[in-house]
Amino acid sequence: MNSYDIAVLAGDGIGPEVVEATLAVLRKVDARHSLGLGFTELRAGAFAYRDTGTDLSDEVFDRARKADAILLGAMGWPGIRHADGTELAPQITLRQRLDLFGGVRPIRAIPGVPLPLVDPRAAKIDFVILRESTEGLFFSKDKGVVTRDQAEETLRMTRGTSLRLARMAFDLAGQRARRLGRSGRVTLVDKANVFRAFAWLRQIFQEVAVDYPEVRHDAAYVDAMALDLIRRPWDFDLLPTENMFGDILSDLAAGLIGGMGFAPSADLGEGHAVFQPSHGTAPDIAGKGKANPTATILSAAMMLEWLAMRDAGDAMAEAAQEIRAAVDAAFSEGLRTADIGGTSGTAEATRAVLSALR
Ligand SMILES: NC(=O)C1=CN([C@@H]2O[C@H](COP(=O)(O)OP(=O)(O)OC[C@H]3O[C@@H](n4cnc5c(N)ncnc54)[C@H](O)[C@@H]3O)[C@@H](O)[C@H]2O)C=CC1
Ligand SMILES: CC(C)CC(=O)C(=O)O
Ligand SMILES: [Mg+2]
Repeated sequence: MNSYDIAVLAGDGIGPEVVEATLAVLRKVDARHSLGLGFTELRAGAFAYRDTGTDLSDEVFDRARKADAILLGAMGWPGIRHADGTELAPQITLRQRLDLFGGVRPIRAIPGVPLPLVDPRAAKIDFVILRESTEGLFFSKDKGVVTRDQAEETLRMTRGTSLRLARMAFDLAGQRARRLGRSGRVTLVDKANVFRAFAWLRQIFQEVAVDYPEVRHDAAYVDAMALDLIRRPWDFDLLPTENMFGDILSDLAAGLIGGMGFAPSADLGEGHAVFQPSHGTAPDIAGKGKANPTATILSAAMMLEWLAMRDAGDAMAEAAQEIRAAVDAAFSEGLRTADIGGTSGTAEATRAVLSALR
């Protein structure tokens, strides 16, 4: 009998391609460790909207909400838009309705993957962007006021969510410090030189920092951070930030480790969680069998780790670690996907990870 109910929303474009690859990896570790994973595939996304008139039906939302975890591919399609010009984005609806405030986006250089920075310290890149994922400027989604002469959107932060974000940042930094055997550091990324909201957010982080004397704490302006993430990304550890800043910086950061195909993510709330790559539906390569499934496979490893923490499950934690080790081994042993100049497509990359699962 399956004891873990995983809702699978493959979505649009390369979403179903990278999800298929990831399910093969999950099935293999499940068979080995008897994890009891059961998968229910649900339809949502831009093409669901085109065909049915809704991108995330109530039925699909309710089913996904009841699952232990949600594995998502990617959603959206530039040619399918609302009348106001914006795109369908049911993943944002999921984050907001399930209160998934903590967007954990790890950026780690995988051994063997060629990196764009020539400095040898780039091989040590290992930091986490913690993107607040329900508020900030994205609070304004579908609420902006646009007239012929003026357009206005609103950035909103609440004390409750900001406190939860700060605590998550310090907790994650503490966990990473213990795992990596070094001291933890939280650097809030903001724009507190200009906006009162960010100056207020700095105060909230200061308040929370008092409870974590073992974690170093500082703050940086987002524009300077964009520069420093190129100049010295190996210096950073845990970077909590506002929703829109996190969205932008996480793509920049993915570029440091080989591209979007290497950047996993987890959107965490209290009791619910969505695991998905940081990338989109990649219309330029969709349907060509070229998508790199690594980001989704690593997101699935995050899912197992989250379930392991929730239920103190050793086998689940071991399986997560095995998936990460298999990805590292596959690239160390020569796997080169098309996005890093190689010839391996999705199927070959999946085979390489499956055969490296030891
Ligand atoms: N979480 C989600 O579901 C997201 C959805 N989107 C949606 O996706 C669509 C395309 O957006 P873009 O701005 O083009 O961003 P994108 O992330 O889909 O693609 C950006 C670039 O990265 C490449 N890329 C992305 N994933 C890759 C992978 N796994 N393997 C190899 N190369 C990969 C693409 O080929 C493209 O060159 C839009 O409709 C957008 O709204 C965009 C970002 C996130
Ligand atoms: C629809 C977008 C906000 C999705 C995205 O860019 C992301 O999740 O990073
Ligand atoms: Mg994004």
